[in-house]
Amino acid sequence: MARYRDYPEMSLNRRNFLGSGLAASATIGLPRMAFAAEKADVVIIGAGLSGLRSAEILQEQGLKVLVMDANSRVGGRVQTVQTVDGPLDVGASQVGRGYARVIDACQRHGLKLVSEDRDLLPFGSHFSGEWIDGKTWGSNPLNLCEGDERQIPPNLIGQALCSKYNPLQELDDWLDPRFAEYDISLRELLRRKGHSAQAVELAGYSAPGIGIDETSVLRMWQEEVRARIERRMGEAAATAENGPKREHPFGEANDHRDVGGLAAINNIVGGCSALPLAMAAKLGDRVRLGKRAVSIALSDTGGTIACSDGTAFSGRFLICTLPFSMLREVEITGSANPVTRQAITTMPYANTARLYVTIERPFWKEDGLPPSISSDGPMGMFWAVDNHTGEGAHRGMFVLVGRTAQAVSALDRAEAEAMLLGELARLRPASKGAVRVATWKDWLRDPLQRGCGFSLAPGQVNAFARDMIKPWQVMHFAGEHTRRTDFGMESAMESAERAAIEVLERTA
Ligand SMILES: Cc1cc2nc3c(=O)[nH]c(=O)nc-3n(C[C@H](O)[C@H](O)[C@H](O)COP(=O)(O)OP(=O)(O)OC[C@H]3O[C@@H](n4cnc5c(N)ncnc54)[C@H](O)[C@@H]3O)c2cc1C
Repeated sequence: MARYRDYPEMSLNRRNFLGSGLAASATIGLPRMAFAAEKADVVIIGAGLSGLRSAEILQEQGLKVLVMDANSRVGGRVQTVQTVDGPLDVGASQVGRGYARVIDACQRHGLKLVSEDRDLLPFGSHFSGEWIDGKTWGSNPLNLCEGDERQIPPNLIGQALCSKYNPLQELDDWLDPRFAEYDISLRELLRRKGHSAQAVELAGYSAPGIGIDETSVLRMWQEEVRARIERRMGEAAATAENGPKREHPFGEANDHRDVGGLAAINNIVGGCSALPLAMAAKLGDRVRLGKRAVSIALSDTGGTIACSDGTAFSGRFLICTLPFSMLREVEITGSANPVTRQAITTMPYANTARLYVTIERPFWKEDGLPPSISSDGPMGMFWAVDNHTGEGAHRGMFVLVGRTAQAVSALDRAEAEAMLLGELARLRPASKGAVRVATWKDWLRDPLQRGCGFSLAPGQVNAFARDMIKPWQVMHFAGEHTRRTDFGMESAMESAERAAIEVLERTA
């Protein structure tokens, strides 16, 4: 198994990034606020990766920082849950070879990365009440697609058609006004390209983002361009001697080949939460938990955050990392910033809900169907994870996104579990009694998230995505939703660097 080793060529040199002149100027005394209960040069709202990373950078540059979070733990969407079967990441878990900043952070905090062991077993599709064999789908009478569409397995058609028309080359092309005409839904794109009604309908089950109508294609393409680069990372160095490359429809079977001590996808040993925990530990008493921001008062010389428990924090500068799904609940006063306010108020959030299970016996050996399932029913997807022996217990996950996630969020946990296990048993009677629940997470129901990740509706890239990250008086914005070029945890880190640099420039 690949082990994490020193990986200098992938690590960003932070000091180069910030510029040495900034470090010296940053330590020059800053005006102090007189009225705040607790003061710092920079108060950072949110102790997820973006908040912790901004704090690290600013503290290293000599500024007094405070990080506050409403939760009783750090990490936000990085969350490791302890189960009887061991630690499970219910939020972020995958660290790609191209995650320069996350890898660098793991290295600095002495955390180990190992090749991810979550190869998925083959998929069967269950559509319109029938089991569909992807290999013979082209000649299946249920297939009403036209032309080249006919050959694309139904569970992949959304991804495939979205990708087919992606004209973006550079990581930030999605923000380039040259591509403004594509700030439309995937349905509209497929209509313009003349796709069949069935292809459009099927695309709704595998479209990236919230759905075929709800997300701008530019937002989908941004992730696709970044994922393309991720797939290429290490390809040249990986050789046949390192083992065969594994292919999978969802890219979920890992390429375990060792390049510089890393597989294509890696996990942090002990669970992903080890990273924010280590970052917070280094910040020591600069982190305040259980502090829920309810209002933010901005002026040109400072900002004050009032919390639900009556305490307050004030800083010469603020960095706000709250997802806009949460920030819209916080009252902000100060000179209006209409573009940012529009973004905060209207930016939609996608959801995912997942039921993590142990499959006590491989029921697919009894019914002869493929172990993993992609369906158009309320169950969404069921992923069976390879245990590499083929016998005995396996791990599994029900994965709900888009409309299925939206529907399941109306249920409480017990109802959701009963529905999902019941639906699996209806499609696969052999699964009855074979599946035991490990844990459940519905990100929409997380009161400090209300979703799993930002989206941009058709028209919103042009309306505000380019300008919404500009500072609002003394408040700067970070968080994955303020990304320019990256995705996942890397985008949280990317945004943290940008916001910290913006603050450092203003303290020069
Ligand atoms: C299910 C799931 C799977 C994922 N898988 C991966 C993966 O495999 N690889 C990958 O790279 N990325 C993955 N991601 C994405 C990754 O987790 C996020 O991009 C990243 O963690 C976001 O960090 P952040 O700092 O921007 O936001 P967050 O982590 O959301 O931090 C925001 C913080 O604000 C706090 N907060 C909210 N409201 C208030 C308030 N009023 N007052 C004070 N604090 C408040 C929250 O408690 C939270 O700690 C996944 C995400 C999810 C949900």
